[in-house]
Amino acid sequence: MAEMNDLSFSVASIVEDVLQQHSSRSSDAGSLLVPRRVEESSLRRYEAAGWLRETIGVSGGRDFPAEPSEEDFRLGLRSGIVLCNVLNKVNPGSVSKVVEAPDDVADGAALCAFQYFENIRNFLVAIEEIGLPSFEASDMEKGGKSIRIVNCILALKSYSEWKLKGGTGPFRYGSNMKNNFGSRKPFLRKSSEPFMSSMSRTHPSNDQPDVGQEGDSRSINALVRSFISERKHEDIPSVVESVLLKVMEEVQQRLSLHNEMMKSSSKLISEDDSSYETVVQSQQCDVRQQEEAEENSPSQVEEEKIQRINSEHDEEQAILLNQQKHIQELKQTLYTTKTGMKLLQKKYQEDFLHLGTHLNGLAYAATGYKRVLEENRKLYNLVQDLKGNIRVYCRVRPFMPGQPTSLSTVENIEEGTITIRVPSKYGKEGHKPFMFNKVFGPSATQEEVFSDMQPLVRSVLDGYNVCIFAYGQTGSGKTFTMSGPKQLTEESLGVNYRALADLFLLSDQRKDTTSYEISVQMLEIYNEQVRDLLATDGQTKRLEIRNNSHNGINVPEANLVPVSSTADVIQLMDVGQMNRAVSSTAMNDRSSRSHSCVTVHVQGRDLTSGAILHGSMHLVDLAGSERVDKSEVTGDRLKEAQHINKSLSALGDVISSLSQKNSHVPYRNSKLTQLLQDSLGGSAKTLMFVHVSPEAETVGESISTLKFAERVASVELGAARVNKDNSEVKELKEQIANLKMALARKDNGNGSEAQPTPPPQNQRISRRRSLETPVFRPKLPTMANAPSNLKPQVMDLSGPEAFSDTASSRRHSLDLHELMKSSIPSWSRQTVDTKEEDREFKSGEWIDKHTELNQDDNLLSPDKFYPLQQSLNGGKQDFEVQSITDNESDGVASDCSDSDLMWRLNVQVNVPRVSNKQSSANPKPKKVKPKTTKVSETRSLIPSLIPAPSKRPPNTVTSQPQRPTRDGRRRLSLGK
Ligand SMILES: Nc1ncnc2c1ncn2[C@@H]1O[C@H](COP(=O)(O)OP(=O)(O)OP(=O)(O)O)[C@@H](O)[C@H]1O
Repeated sequence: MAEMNDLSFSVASIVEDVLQQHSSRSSDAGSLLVPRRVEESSLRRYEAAGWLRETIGVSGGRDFPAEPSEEDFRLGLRSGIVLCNVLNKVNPGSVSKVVEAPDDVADGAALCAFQYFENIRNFLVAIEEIGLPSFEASDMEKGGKSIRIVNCILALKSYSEWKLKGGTGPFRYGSNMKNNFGSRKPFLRKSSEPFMSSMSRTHPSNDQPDVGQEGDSRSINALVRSFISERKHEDIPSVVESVLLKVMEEVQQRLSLHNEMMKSSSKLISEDDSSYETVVQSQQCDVRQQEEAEENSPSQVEEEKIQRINSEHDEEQAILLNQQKHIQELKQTLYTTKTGMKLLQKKYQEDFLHLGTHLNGLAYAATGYKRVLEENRKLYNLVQDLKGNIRVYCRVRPFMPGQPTSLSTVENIEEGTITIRVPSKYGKEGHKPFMFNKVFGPSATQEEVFSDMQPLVRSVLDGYNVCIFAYGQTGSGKTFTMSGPKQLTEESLGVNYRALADLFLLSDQRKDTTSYEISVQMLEIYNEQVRDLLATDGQTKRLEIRNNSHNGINVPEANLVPVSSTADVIQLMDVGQMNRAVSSTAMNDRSSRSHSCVTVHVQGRDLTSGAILHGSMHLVDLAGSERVDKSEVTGDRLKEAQHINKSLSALGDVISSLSQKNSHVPYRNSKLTQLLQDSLGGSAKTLMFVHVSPEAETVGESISTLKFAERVASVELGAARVNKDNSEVKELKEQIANLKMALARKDNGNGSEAQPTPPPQNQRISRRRSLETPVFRPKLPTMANAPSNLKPQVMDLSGPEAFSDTASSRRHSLDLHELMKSSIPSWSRQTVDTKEEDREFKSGEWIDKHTELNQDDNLLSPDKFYPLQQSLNGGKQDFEVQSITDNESDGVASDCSDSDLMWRLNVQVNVPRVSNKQSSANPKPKKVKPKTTKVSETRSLIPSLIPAPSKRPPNTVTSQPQRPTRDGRRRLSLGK
């Protein structure tokens, strides 16, 4: 674009020059304009030179002429030094470097190309930058061209003046210009490559004519048109020709100039090339690198990216592989574990199965063991039944609520064994174990107690006679066991209620096969008088006991009340309890001084065979067995105590007698034994409940009680039998009747004839006779028929048939019997004449055995045998108590010798006194005068069961040897 301007500008200047020449030539023809223009031009030149001289003074070592010719003016400015200096003066720094001319250069000589171009060019560039009218550098080289140089200098002058006047901002030069050239676009600063500029000027681009060129063309057109319009037609071709020639010259000049400049510039370029090239090369290198970087960067980034991605991918792949490997391993482990688990499961299953089988086996074994145990128990019971032993259960009462819990006398309770802590005051301190069929501790419940005796109770329904009696000192819990506490609850119901309830239950279960009728009697024996506790008329009628009743009802006059539910029983018991004689004692407010007996009669009829069986059960709550201090009780109480002792003594006698297999058992010694007759023998099952208090102060009584109970436990009564009247019995009965009739006939016919030997058949019958029992067929009333609130119906159940002696039907255990016999002292084995006994029993007379004992040769003084009593009395103890040795303590009671036991337990021997004079119709107790000192106390019955000592105890005062009692007295003892 700059080159285009330069070219157009040159063309314009040429045209202008040519036109000026033509003008001047044409003016030569007589025009007045030429001298005025020349003059004007000179004035301007002078002005310019004057301003230059004024501004710089000296230029290049010589004074610049004040009024120079055009040639001088041109030559003076040709080096460009004056111009550059002037410009730097006006506008300091506009030309940074002014090349000074050598001194030897002559005026008009050609300057070196470098100087020529450098100063002029820099000047022109600076002028153009300021915006002043410029000129061509070539104007300096030829004449007639100074007008533009002058214009430029005067413009610079104006600019200087404007600046001096403080002008700021862009300078506007126009008003000083006399033609339109001043409106040309300013020169561009020449670069240091003049060659390139020249070349570009020679090859202007026609494609993109710029605004400047158009402007120049318009100026030229206007100039040419104004010039032509002033000329004649014939002058125009010459003008055109001269213009063209001038243009041709100009072109040739410039070409040669360009060539020169090219040559000189090539040198400069080659000089600067090293650094330049290096820079260029480095730049090129940089550019290349940059290009390469640019070219390469995407790929590198991509590559990097790819590499990164690849590496990441590789890593991921590695991780993936690793994980896959892990997964594989885990799978493998899982598989192994699963397999292991399966194996284990299988193994466990097998084990479980094995275990199950084993457990089953064990369970079976356990069941078997349990069964065996049960069987053993049953067998044991069966053996007991067969042996006919009395079963003895022991129960320990707990300490009463509110009672100071001292050390219990019961040291230990194990299955069947109770160990009593024996304090020193009863001899040598130690432990004494006692063995029973069962021992219940203080925590035993009523239910537990009953469950153990349930089979016994149930056997009533099978036709057995059962006797359960509670024995123990006052307050030891007899009534609690048999009836329950005062305030009854379902749990605290005693044996009486539970037994009946169980019978109801069982009878109901068996109702399809057997029809049962259950009825109850409730009796009391108080002061040896039998009273009906179910009597509602308030009368205390003395009732008779008849043991000849074939139906098992021994007190036919007493109310027999049928019961069918527990409610009935409770109602009955309430009435019975109310009627029971209860009086308070020092030991127990509610202590009963009488024996109470609930008798349950059961009749069962087999619905298929029609066989009838009957059973009875006596549930006896005995009166307290403790020794009674005479000083404490007197009068009625003493009498009560004596009666109680008598009846308990008689009970001991019966048991003792039964144990000795005596042909005669003194049932009739007391109302109690009389009442229980059919339940205390070979045909019955007997259970004695011995009760023990835990208090230390009662240990003496407890030991006595337990001794007694242990001795009872060893008694063998014989096997129990069922009271069943079956067809065989009937047949036998008929045979007996026939035989009797036959005998009678024979007796009538041949009275002196000797009694024939009974045929074998008879022998069989007589043996079987023992099995024969009277059939009990009570016509049981219903509760609806009972009088008053209870409505018990009194029935006369006395039968005509004589009661067969159960004693005769006892099964004798010969071995044991013999064994016992051998161990019993000869005197104790002596029995009282049966007839005498019977007479005595029939009369119902009783003798205070204790009193009798004291009459008996002073053998056993009470003072000797009741150390406790002695201490209670504060009496002097004139005997030595044989203490319980360790050896004795260790052994069971049954192993103790009779003498030891007797000695230790202060044995008394009860001797019934036989009196032939007594009649049963009017029994009167015959008082016997004691031979010895007055007895100060009544005593426990326990000694009555203990055999007499085989030898005299040490330190006894008795000098006479022990012998069988005289005068019909006998000493009963439980033989070993
Ligand atoms: N096993 C027991 N558990 C809880 N309390 C009992 C137990 N045995 C007895 N008792 C209580 O002890 C007290 C005396 O008992 P119980 O009246 O039965 O004695 P007992 O031997 O019948 O006396 P008695 O000879 O004077 O009739 C009562 O208050 C009773 O409730």
